Amino acid sequence: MSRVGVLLLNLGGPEQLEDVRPFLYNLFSDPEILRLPVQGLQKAFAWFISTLRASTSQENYRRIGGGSPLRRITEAQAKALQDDLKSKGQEAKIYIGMRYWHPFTDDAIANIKKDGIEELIILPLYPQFSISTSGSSFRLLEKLWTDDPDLQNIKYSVIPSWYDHPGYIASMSNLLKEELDQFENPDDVTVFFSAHGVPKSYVEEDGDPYQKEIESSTKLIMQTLQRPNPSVLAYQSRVGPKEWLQPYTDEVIVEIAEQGVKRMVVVPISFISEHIETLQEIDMEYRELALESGVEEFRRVPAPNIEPTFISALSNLVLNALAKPALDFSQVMHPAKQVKIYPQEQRAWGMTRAAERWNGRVAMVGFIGLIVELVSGHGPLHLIGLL
Ligand SMILES: C=CC1=C(C)c2cc3[nH]c(cc4nc(cc5[nH]c(cc1n2)c(C)c5CCC(=O)O)C(CCC(=O)O)=C4C)c(C)c3C=C
Ligand SMILES: [Fe+2]
Ligand SMILES: [Fe+2]
Repeated sequence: MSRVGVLLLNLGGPEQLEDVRPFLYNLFSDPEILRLPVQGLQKAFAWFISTLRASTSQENYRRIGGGSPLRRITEAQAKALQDDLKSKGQEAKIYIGMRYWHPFTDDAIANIKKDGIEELIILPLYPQFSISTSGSSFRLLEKLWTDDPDLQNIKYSVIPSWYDHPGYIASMSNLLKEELDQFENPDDVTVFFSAHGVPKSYVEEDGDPYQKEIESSTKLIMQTLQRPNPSVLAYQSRVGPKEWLQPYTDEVIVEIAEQGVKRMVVVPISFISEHIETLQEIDMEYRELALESGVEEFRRVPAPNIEPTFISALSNLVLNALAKPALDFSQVMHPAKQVKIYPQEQRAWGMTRAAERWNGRVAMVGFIGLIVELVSGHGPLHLIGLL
């Protein structure tokens, strides 16, 4: 029997307040997250935005205890998945590869090599595919595979997305049912699906299947729930001046409250672990907004974390992938055929003379802007919504 490994992919999160700025720098350095019209300025913009956004973001992390719980929860999921696979007769070692913070994806790959893994299943901890999440991690892995001859010996298979997996849908609808049953009249409650947003251009111009997959998940959850509750879907966590997927969560909360909704339960649909967007944005910001707008009872469905049906769904995904023909990066990065993955690796980031010169100039402009913005509390980034 070959030595099997499972690589879990996630975004990563700062573990303490000092990590926030470098974490944001890594995030905005990724052209899959921040798409700039001009080549060569990515690092300078990442430095500029991360420096300016750090204090607001730190304040949010401070409100949830001083750091993201994402690493701790992902480690618990890894352990639970290993045990569940074992109980189904499959020995496997589980690795965690985060995109923007520790444990980083390339460290996970180094451990996979060191442990002599022969067969690897790559499982993104995002049920729905987006260019900005799974797509970004797949592109990074594809580059690691292209650059490292040792990796050619590992037989790998990628799970592109699992938004319609029956075990995931069952787990989400059970968690929703349990939360609805906390209300006095469960059938009167509005079910509010809130998904992490992405810029609208990702879906409309670049063919990101994210919105379709989110919509399918919500429909399947409601069908499985078999309750008469009204439901809505909206998108949260918008960053920057561009239009993101609509409608926006904060606007819909106010609208439904004006229409007379008094009881609502929020389902954080694109998140499978508690993190800043559930603990701070939904539990604090949106709760406050809803109550101010006239909603009387506001509850949230917990993220699945290590809920047994959910972990069992993950292990079934792994077992199916082991049994089926392998899928490689080129097959999963273009699921909707026209999906465009930003050609980051074809660019000489910061390596050309011109790019270095422009990086320096932009950093200088950024530095002056930073001083003005920090002193006055006003500036272009507050204006366009990046801070
Ligand atoms: C399905 C999940 C996610 C999508 C899609 C996504 C897209 C996306 N995110 C940003 C900007 C930020 N994301 C941040 C943190 C963050 N985002 C996700 C998930 C998705 N992002 C997670 C799991 C986390 C980590 C949370 C934690 O607990 O630490 C942040 C940092 C936090 C903050 O300052 O608000 C930013 C910024 C963009 C621009 C984007 C699509 C292009
Ligand atoms: Fe995000
Ligand atoms: Fe946010």
